This record gives sequence, C-alpha cells and structure tokens, in this order.
Amino acid sequence: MADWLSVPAPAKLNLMLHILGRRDDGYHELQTLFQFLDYGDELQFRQRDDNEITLTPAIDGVDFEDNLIIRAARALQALSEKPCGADIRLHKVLPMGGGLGGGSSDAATTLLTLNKLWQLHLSLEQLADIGLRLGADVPVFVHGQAAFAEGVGEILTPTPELDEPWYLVVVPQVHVNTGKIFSNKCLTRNTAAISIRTALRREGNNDCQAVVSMLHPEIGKALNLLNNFSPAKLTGTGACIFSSFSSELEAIKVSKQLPAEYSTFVAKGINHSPTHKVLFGPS
Ligand SMILES: C[C@](O)(CO)[C@H](O)COP(=O)(O)OP(=O)(O)OC[C@H]1O[C@@H](n2ccc(N)nc2=O)[C@H](O)[C@@H]1O
Ligand SMILES: Nc1ncnc2c1ncn2[C@@H]1O[C@H](COP(=O)(O)OP(=O)(O)OP(=O)(O)O)[C@@H](O)[C@H]1O
Repeated sequence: MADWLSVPAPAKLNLMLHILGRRDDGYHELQTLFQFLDYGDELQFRQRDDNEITLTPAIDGVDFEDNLIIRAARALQALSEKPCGADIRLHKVLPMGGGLGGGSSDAATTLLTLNKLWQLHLSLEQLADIGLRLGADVPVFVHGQAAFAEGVGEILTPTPELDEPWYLVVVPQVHVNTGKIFSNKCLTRNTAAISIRTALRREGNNDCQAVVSMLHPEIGKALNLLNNFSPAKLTGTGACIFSSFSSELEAIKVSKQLPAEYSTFVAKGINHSPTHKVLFGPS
C-alpha cells in the first residue's frame, strides 16, 4: 500500500478588492491583491491503482460529488488514459464561506498533488485553467505566488515584493454567500482601475464591505470593533475580517482585548504557498 502524502491548503486574504464592472455573463471584472497565510486546511493523499476516489471525512452539507476536492480529482481523471485513483483525507480548519478561499485552496492542492502522483505532467498554466472552472480563486492557489489579480481574478501578476506582516483574523459566525453579494443591486461596480504600485501601498479598499455589512450587521459590528485597534478590512465577500500588525505578539495582544465571543486566529502573511514548498521543494 502506498504511503500517505500530507499537503497543506493555505488560506488567502484579499488585501483589497475593487469591482470595476460586470461582464455579460454576470461575472465581475475586479482587481484584488492576494496574499497567503501560514494557516489552513491539511490534505493527505494515498495513490490507488484502481479508479476509486475516496474522501474522509465528508463535509456537512456538501454532497460528495460537489466537494471541490472531488471535482478537482474528477477533472484530472478525465484527462488520464490509465486507471488512477486516490484515498484522500481532509483536515478542515478554514471556515466555509469565510472569504479565506478554503474550498478553492483544497481544490488547488488536489490538482497539484494528483498531477504529481498520477504523473500527468500538466503545466501550472493547464492546472490553473482547469481550476478556474471550479472557482475564480483556484488559479492563484495553483500558481502559489502572492499576486495582483485582474479580469475575474484569473489574470495574475506575482507580487513577491509585498511585505509579510502578521494578521489578526476575526471569524464572525456567519456564512456569506458570494453569489448573493455579487448580485446585490447596492454593490458599487464602477471603481476606477488602479496600478499595482498603488495596490502594493495597501491603499485599496474592499468594495463588498458596505453590502456585506448591510446584509450581515454582525460583520459590520466586528469591523467597527477591530477598527478601534487597527484599520480592519473584509477579505473577499467575507465573513472574515483582518488587521495587520508588525509582530505576532502585537496581534495576539489585540485578540485578547476583543470580546470573548469572537472567534479569532493569528497568522503570518506569506508570498509563497506552502503547498508548493511541500510538492516542489523550497524555491
Ligand atoms: C470574491 C473572491 O473571493 C475574491 O477572491 C472571489 O472572486 C470569489 O471566488 P469564489 O468563491 O471561488 O467564487 P466562484 O465560485 O468563482 O463564484 C461564486 C459566484 O460569485 C460571483 N462572482 C465571482 C467572481 C467574480 N469575479 N465575479 C462574480 O460575479 C458569481 O455570481 C459566481 O457565481
Ligand atoms: N472542500 C471544500 N471546502 C469548503 N467548501 C467547499 C468545499 N467543496 C465545496 N465547497 C462549497 O464551497 C462553498 C464556499 O466555500 P469556501 O470555503 O471556499 O468559501 P470562501 O472562503 O468564502 O471562499 P472565497 O473566498 O473563495 O469566496 C462552501 O459553502 C461549500 O458549499
């Protein structure tokens, strides 16, 4: 029996998120700055000689074939001429619908790992194209580099020069439906494009923040509270919010001053995905 291979699926933050317009297919043109966190889910893979894919444990409320891990594995199986299967274990840490990209990161880790185990020799570009069909955030996890994203999120320019602070992330106990935020009529969709240089100065905002705070007042409340300590922003379409700090200690200190009912974690911003480090070695 083959050995288990453990591979991380890190979280991402959207350090800014501007919505520039809406395309005819309903998807939105945006500009966003992605950075990874040294915090996330963990997946374990064991190759099988038959065509079976197993996944344990199941995610509550997500059907087996709808799980992005299974959808990613199926997309690769369809491209293989020989039988290829895998047993997969998932250690889920990231909140679902949290704006931390957990499902997308699980999918990207699955694409990268099975491409290697099944010796499919697909390029990162090919895997990112397959990933984009699973979710707008999958390509950045496949490429594994902090990046400024344009288009619907798939045109990526790596930003290795981004500083790597510590973040305090607050996790409101709310599940935000991304589609509902993007289809809300109050969402502003006319922000002017900015340059990467401006984005790297961390001057951008999150255009979803007003609508998300209106639909989920508890998120607006958490933003106001965290803003008392340090400028706070929403990641993606929420629910999570974050502030940056120059040290881990400072972030922990603020987390201890928040009301006990707030669920939080502290993590370091990183420009290179730990998934790539495990699968391809240090860059
Ligand atoms: C908001 C972000 O989190 C920023 O990183 C992502 O763009 C969203 O990525 P995701 O959760 O992987 O979202 P997807 O599963 O691709 O899309 C969910 C829904 O959000 C809307 N959507 C998403 C991305 C985009 N550029 N325009 C959109 O209008 C669409 O209605 C879509 O049906
Ligand atoms: N492996 C998976 N992990 C998490 N969610 C999954 C997974 N597979 C399918 N899903 C579905 O995808 C939805 C979005 O989950 P996800 O954790 O990626 O949200 P998110 O953090 O808000 O992502 P984003 O920032 O990309 O919008 C979930 O509500 C769930 O129904």
